[in-house]
Amino acid sequence: MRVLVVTAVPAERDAVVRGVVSATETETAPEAEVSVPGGRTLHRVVRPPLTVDALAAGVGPAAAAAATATALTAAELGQAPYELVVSAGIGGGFAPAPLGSVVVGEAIVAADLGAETPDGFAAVTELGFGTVEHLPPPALVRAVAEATGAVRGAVLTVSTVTGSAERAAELRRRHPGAAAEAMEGFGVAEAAAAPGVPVLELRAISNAVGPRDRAAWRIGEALDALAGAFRHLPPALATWKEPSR
Ligand SMILES: O=C(O)c1cccc(C(=O)CC[C@H]2O[C@@H](n3cnc4c(=O)[nH]cnc43)[C@H](O)[C@@H]2O)c1
Repeated sequence: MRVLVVTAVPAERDAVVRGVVSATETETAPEAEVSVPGGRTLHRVVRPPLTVDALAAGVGPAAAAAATATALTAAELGQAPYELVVSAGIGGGFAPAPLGSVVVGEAIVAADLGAETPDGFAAVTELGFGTVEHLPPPALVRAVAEATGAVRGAVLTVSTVTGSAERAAELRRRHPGAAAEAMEGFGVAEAAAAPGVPVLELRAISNAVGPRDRAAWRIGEALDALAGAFRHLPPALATWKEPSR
């Protein structure tokens, strides 16, 4: 089973690779760096029956979508298509997701794709067009939550990191099931939806969504939690089979 894991930055990609490698019985797994069109390099870990390709796409939904679409297309043209795409990295947590916990997305939501109106924010779908949500396979979300101990909830994709209690409250009011906020998931999901590849989002919580407090961010601990999640992920992925469409 070929899995593409898309992160924003190399530190997150390396945490994913660390986790998958540590999941092998022998603590070693063949690794390779593979060039993909567009000048990026993905890091490949062969851990039978999985081959995991980890790609650092850049920060934000546009960079994530562009790099994911490029990698998916290159794999398809190379007759080695991916069977799952995972958006992974650190993220902000909404209560009850504490720092260092992991969230698996029951829904991947574009939380600021729309328009400001006199009655408040209107999502593009309320304006009559577009998509604002992608749903990962429920059975896979359950299996991943069980295997990793992840909290299940919606993961919101934003283009601007929330920096106030008011904004956090507004997002929570519009998305009561939100567990985490990040900046790439919806871009990855849009790119995966085009060829019909299932998508998943996993976020390790580095900070609380709310007032900006850089000193409170716990990026190192979140990266360790991300590696831990990918240590326990392979058995859940190996036993999951996408229902025939
Ligand atoms: O200036 C700041 O307050 C600050 C300090 C550290 C990191 C940032 C980022 O903008 C990181 C964005 C990057 O990390 C993901 N991420 C992590 N936490 C959040 C969040 O609360 N809301 C949105 N994105 C978050 C995100 O996916 C990006 O890749 C800023």
